[in-house]
Amino acid sequence: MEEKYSSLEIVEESPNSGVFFLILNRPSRRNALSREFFSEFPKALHALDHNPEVKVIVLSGAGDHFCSGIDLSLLGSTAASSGSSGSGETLRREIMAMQDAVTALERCRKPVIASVHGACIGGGIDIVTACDIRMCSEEAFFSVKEVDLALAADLGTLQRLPLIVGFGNAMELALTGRTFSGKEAKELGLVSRVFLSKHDLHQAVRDVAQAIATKSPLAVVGTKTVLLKSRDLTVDQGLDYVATLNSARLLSPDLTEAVMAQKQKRKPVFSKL
Ligand SMILES: CC/C=C\C=C\CC(=O)SCCNC(=O)CCNC(=O)[C@H](O)C(C)(C)COP(=O)(O)OP(=O)(O)OC[C@H]1O[C@@H](n2cnc3c(N)ncnc32)[C@H](O)[C@@H]1OP(=O)(O)O
Repeated sequence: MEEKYSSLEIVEESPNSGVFFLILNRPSRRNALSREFFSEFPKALHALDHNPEVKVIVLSGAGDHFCSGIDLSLLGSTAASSGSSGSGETLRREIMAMQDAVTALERCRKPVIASVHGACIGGGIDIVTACDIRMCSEEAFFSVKEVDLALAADLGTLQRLPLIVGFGNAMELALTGRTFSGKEAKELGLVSRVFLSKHDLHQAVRDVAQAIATKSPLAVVGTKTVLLKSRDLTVDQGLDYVATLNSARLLSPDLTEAVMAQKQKRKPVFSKL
């Protein structure tokens, strides 16, 4: 993990834990998403995905907030520069590259847990809805803010949020842009757990990440892949996909190791990816 990023930081939780923090690291701008972010984020996720030491990724924000959305100066300059081309083609390409940066979260085979405190606004919601698990503190607040900037959210929120909170809730949140609390995010199902304090959140996220890191990496990666694939397929197609995947993976030594460890009442030792 040698590469240095200007908008991000990567920190290993503790040596050999398998848990790595990917931190949005621009606290002076409340972790607003800069041009650098959109090129660095997919590279960082690719590097984490391909590092066999990494089992689980925790995505968090430095400072008092998770993410204040797109950098408003980037939004201004993107609109101004692409307006001159006339066809909208340049802007379309830029939007698609930004979408790709967010979708890199799903493309990464390792699970990503979003740990949200403070603000999670606009582009922040695009990001968390592409994560695999979301948790927050009670003081966290969320807004699908794009409508207030005269925009339809275009980096994934309108596609993924309805699958998480239901169509009607997503429609209401996106059309009003209203701010909702960490507690409401839990009631809506946007986050699976909410904690009294940022400290409790961080402890719980660590515990969950460490629990996942003890499992067979092959099984964890397989589970994420199958769930995401199946989300976009019929049940029949999803069953077909998992049958094909497992017919190769059941041959892995991890299965024998898991069964032996259960019998011998010891912790299993799984192979790295
Ligand atoms: C092609 C389109 C693709 C994607 C589009 C995405 C759309 C969106 O993301 S919409 C959402 C846009 N974001 C916002 O509207 C949020 C704006 N920020 C805030 O509401 C607040 O800053 C806050 C996040 C609630 C935090 O409040 P607070 O802790 O009181 O900090 P501030 O004093 O407000 O901010 C400190 C400093 O940061 C600058 N800043 C904050 N957010 C952004 C941002 N999104 N972009 C650029 N800069 C931001 C703020 O201006 C302050 O700067 P100073 O120079 O210190 O004054």
